[in-house]
Amino acid sequence: MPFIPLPLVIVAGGKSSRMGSDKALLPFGDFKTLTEYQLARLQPFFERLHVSTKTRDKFDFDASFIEDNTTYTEHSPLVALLSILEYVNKPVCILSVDTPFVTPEIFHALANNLKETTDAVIAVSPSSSHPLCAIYAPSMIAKIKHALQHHNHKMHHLLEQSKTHYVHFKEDAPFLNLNHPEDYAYAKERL
Ligand SMILES: Nc1nc2c(ncn2[C@@H]2O[C@H](COP(=O)(O)OP(=O)(O)OP(=O)(O)O)[C@@H](O)[C@H]2O)c(=O)[nH]1
Repeated sequence: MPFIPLPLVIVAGGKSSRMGSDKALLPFGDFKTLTEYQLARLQPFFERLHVSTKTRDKFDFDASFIEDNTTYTEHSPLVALLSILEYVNKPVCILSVDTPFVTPEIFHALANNLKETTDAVIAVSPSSSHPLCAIYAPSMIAKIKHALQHHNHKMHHLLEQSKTHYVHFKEDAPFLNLNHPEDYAYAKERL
């Protein structure tokens, strides 16, 4: 199994409006929460793990939490990304909490495509791109601030305007994203 010499941040501060209850806190596998499941399975493969959230209060376990910059009150992965990059200030792996089948090998392939001049390395599978299965460099900070100041929360728009490298994977299955209750039920069966 590969070791990726970068930090990984599990992004877990969303509204979960489609799921109807906070995805980050759903039980998964042998774990009380999906967040703890992700931390436990991925911890051996990265330099350091963190959890990105609006506030740490919702979690009743210890971890390294990166709270969102309070200048921006809206729910948006861009707010999470800005707060993360300001905190770690080095290239960082990013994974949405609701993708329990993304493997360390996927991040290893992303890391192999990270160059000094790259702003972002993004995973792409046959059906879509995955901006929250990615590596971002601190060079994105100014671009994200500019986008937020203009109330533009579209990650795809930001990536088009950056030095983005896309890494193509053959299958969609590892990127399954738990947005709705039926996705959660399916993921528990697949586990
Ligand atoms: N820290 C942080 N994470 C966020 C924020 N908004 C979304 N996320 C995370 O970003 C990832 C993708 O979010 P979405 O699936 O688009 O949104 P969601 O809020 O989780 O779900 P919906 O409300 O159903 O769209 C999830 O892992 C969320 O936890 C935010 O403002 N702060």
